[in-house]
Amino acid sequence: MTVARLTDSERDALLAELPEWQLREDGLAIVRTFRFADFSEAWGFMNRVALYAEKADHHPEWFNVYNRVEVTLTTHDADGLSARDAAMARAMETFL
Ligand SMILES: C[C@H](O)[C@H](O)[C@H]1CNC2=NC(N)=NC(=O)C2=N1
Repeated sequence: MTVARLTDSERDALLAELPEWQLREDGLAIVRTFRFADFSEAWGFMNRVALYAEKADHHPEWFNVYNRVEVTLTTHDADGLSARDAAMARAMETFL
């Protein structure tokens, strides 16, 4: 399925709205590292995100070590950033 990519101005507005997130060097993804008190807190967050991901049919790329969760959001079906990544990043902020 093809999904529309964000325009440059939509992408810039998203980055302004979400200061904790950074554009990956290739411009095709946004990234953020979350740090929690311990593994249990990190895992709880990942659980909330996982439930959202299944409902939205949109899935994060992530890497977890103990209390750290490194997240990359991109839309494979768009070969870059889409509104789905924006929605997921906003949702993650509410799951903290
Ligand atoms: C078949 C299924 O709907 C697609 O593969 C979905 C699943 N989750 C996805 N997640 C992400 N991040 N990008 C996608 O393009 C994507 N596509």
